[in-house]
Amino acid sequence: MFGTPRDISDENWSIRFIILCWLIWKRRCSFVLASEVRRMEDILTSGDRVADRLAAKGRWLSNEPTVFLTAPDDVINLVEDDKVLSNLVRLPLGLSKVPGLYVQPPNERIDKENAIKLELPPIDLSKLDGPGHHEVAEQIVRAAETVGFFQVVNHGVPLHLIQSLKDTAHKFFGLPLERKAVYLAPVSPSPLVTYGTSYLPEKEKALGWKDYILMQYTGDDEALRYWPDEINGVLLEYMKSSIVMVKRLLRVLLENIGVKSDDSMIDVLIGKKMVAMIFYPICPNPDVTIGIGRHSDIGMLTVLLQDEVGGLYVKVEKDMDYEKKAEWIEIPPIPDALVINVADMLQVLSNGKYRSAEHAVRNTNINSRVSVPIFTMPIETAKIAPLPQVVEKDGIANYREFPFGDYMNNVFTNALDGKKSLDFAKIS
Ligand SMILES: O=C(O)CCC(=O)C(=O)O
Ligand SMILES: [Fe+2]
Repeated sequence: MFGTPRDISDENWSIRFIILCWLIWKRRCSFVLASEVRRMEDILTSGDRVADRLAAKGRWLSNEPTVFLTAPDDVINLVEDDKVLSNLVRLPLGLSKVPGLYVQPPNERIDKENAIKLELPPIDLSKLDGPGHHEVAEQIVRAAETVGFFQVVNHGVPLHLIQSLKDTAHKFFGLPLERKAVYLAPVSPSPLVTYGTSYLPEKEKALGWKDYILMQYTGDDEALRYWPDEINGVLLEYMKSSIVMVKRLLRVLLENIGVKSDDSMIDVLIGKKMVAMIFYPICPNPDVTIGIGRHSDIGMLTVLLQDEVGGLYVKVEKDMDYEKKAEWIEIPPIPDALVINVADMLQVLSNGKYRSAEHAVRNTNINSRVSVPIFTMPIETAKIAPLPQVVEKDGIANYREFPFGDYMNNVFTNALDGKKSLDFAKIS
């Protein structure tokens, strides 16, 4: 009635079976942990240059080394001998308040209530080579002389590339921290690639609420070797087709100031290129932070791909039509368009005719945002001064002559401060 009598050896087997299962499970756990550890160890010891540099500096994310990542206040700091070398925003999931390091003084914030949207239609570059050339050239010139920013469509940069770049940027910034942290300036395998939060954290009053990876272009081979594998292919393709457009725009702008440019002149003027991918995480307190503080770009023309979130603002200057109406002009996202802005060197070459506008980016608490600027600039040894054709017409040079490399060094050793960068070149 009670079934087969209980066999003591059966019980033994079930106990053994349970122990065996437990052992397998435990072993599996330790295997998982070991593989995690091995992944860290790989980073440190695999013999590639990134690993060497990290290993030489200490164990990352460990407690003892001289260089390690700490996470007070949800900010990841790369620390050496108690000195913060670099830092980045940890994806602030669940963060309810921004850390104090990111709180901007009130005068550095963007007053969104005091801003207007720039409702100008984008410029259609497909008409530039046809009968509409004059009209389109005029639109480009007018924009460069007034706001210093404009948007272009039918620009020749493949749209699938633009979409793929936005996806790639989101994917890259979504990677585990250790995959990105290897590019932090103090340990990056190459000076051509740097990852961080603010360009000069030690000089800025407060950090920007963003992460960026900045890559210098010195040739395809080096880009493929040093730029992160996850992004180098699509970025290179995007950069190359954007440069074709930049050359067309530059020719129009130079021609308008009486300068006939040839390929060799253009090659000097935009011989240096930098590409950045920027990630602005969702921000719990967007009213007190800023993505990028007020600045102007240093080179000739910048091509900016912004996603659909928006947040790019240009400062209204005294002589602008908008002066009485607003302090900031918002450059709204337009599907498939690219944003172009005049940078400092073009302002100098044109003796101030083209405006390198002060701009900044705000954060939001709704969406994260990505943008991909390409900065075109002269080669470092190029001597920059207002072009003689313009000086002759104006009767005066508003800027002195300097090697572009000196200008760049000056910018990269000072905190962002609106258009102060141009003081370096101004003749007062
Ligand atoms: O993200 C943006 O919209 C602008 C970025 C920018 O101004 C810069 O990197 O210089
Ligand atoms: Fe900029």
